[in-house]
Amino acid sequence: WKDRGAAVSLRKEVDADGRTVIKSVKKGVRDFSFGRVLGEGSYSTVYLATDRQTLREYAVKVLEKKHIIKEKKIKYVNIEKNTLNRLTEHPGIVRLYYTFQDETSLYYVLDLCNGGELLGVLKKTGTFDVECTRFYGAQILDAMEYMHSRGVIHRDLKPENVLLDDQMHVKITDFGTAKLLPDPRDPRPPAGDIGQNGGQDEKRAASFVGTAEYVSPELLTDKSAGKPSDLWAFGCIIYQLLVGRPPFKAGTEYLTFQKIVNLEYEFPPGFPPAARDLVERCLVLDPSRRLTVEHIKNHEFFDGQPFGKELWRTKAPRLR
Ligand SMILES: NC(=O)c1nn(CC2CCNCC2)c2c1CCc1cnc(N=C3C=CCC=C3)nc1-2
Repeated sequence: WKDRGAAVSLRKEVDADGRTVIKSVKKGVRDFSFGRVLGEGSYSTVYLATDRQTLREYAVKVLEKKHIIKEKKIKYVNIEKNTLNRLTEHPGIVRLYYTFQDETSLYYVLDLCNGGELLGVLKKTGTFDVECTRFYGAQILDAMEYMHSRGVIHRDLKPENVLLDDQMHVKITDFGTAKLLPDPRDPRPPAGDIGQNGGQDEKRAASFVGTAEYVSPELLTDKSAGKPSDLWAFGCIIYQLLVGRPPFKAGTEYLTFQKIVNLEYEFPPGFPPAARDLVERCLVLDPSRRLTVEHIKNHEFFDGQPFGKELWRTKAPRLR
């Protein structure tokens, strides 16, 4: 597990001759003071942490080595690190600054998002109006376009994984279950690439399924996940921002899956027509007939909405 992006800190030490020397050493756990827990995964804990020298705050994700080995999660750890290494410069994606390790754990030093989860903000306001839905939908879409252009499929997009920074702008996180396609910029097959038979084993082996309410029908029926799977989740998120709950939700996971594969959902009265057309064209069972990112950017619902650099300079609309 090669550490990445060495960050060094300068440390004063006294050498054998009693002289004070300044040594540059790789940053480690002692360079941070750890604060509250921001979240816990099945094999990681994310802390608020402050760099003692610069006083900058970060989110530090800590993974316990023996637990990863016991749970046979090494492949997932490498997929997440390779994914974060590919997604280096987009304002809508949580950035990995550098990693380090000690004898017990691996550490990822990541952007801190003080605004918490988009889900938390939605719960406070109940629903978003069209202006807020358009702004947050555009930022999620812009970040997704960048991810897909780097051959990364998130596979678990949902309002809990859409975080907000100090400007209440989007930062997508949690790539622990992402799927890596060959990197368009570097055609060598990714580590753990699919087998010779076009990934048939990969399909059979793919035991991963995202969060029930947002999982795409193709992942449930033939275990295949591609870029359209993230667009299905996008359709669910747009619906949820305007309605206050996701389109497919039942008492058990199994009943939720049944609603998905049978496309069983409806729009409440008053749902905005342009948004309805957009959601209907994302929530299409056949992934090849679903809208693509390009189609959505040109959809009537996003008329007048800038994307790209201008989108990220725009002030977030007041949430009401
Ligand atoms: N899995 C992760 O990589 C991750 N998990 N969290 C916290 C989770 C809490 C549950 N929902 C998903 C996120 C983070 C990160 C990345 C890096 C990261 C950066 N900032 C925050 N900030 C938060 C602030 C308040 C509440 C939750 C998160 N959180 C994270």
